[in-house]
Amino acid sequence: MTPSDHLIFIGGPSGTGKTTIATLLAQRLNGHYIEGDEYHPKANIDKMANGIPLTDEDRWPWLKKLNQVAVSSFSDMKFETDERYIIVSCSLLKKKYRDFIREQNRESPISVKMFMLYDDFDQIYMRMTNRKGHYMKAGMLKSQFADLELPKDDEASVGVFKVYCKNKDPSKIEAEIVQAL
Ligand SMILES: Nc1ncnc2c1ncn2[C@@H]1O[C@H](COP(=O)(O)OP(=O)(O)O)[C@@H](O)[C@H]1O
Ligand SMILES: O=C(O)[C@H](O)[C@@H](O)[C@H](O)[C@H](O)COP(=O)(O)O
Repeated sequence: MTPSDHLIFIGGPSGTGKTTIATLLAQRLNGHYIEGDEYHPKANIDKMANGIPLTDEDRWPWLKKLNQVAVSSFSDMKFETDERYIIVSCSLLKKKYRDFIREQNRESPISVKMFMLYDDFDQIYMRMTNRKGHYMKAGMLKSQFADLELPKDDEASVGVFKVYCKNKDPSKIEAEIVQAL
């Protein structure tokens, strides 16, 4: 049976466009968008706002909670279509975090796919410098790139893809992802 519940994660370092692309996708697919940053505990937000990168220990409980929220959204939310989409923005910088999310959903009928956005450091740095009022300042980008493990071909075979965003409008990136669903 083809799954009709789809959980799509939009990953990547801060500033790559996760929120922008995930919002567009949710509109396009008549789905619901979950902003992963909203589920960071205050301690994590405080760390990042103070320029301190998160560790694995900071991220594990957040990832677990976020996946639980995403999965329960299929029951908690109303959908207008038979094909039901939840789109989550979540950094998922390391392969082990993506493996963890897949493992959490291994026994489930929900289809899980992940799209890792990436771009050149300088491009993202400039965007983050221009983005006002966000706790995550551009100075943190180095640590985000240090943690970043882009998916290789072995992850594509399990539904994890990378999407190069350089010089592409958000609508183009969104269209590429829809094509790959
Ligand atoms: N493809 C793009 N081209 C140009 N600007 C973009 C693109 N994607 C996002 N932006 C802009 O870059 C900034 C960071 O995007 P955002 O979606 O908040 O990224 P993230 O959620 O990954 O931190 C925002 O000001 C957004 O409008
Ligand atoms: O795992 C992490 O280190 C964080 O999740 C980080 O990658 C995330 O990007 C921040 O929460 C900032 O939020 P934005 O992605 O919206 O800039």
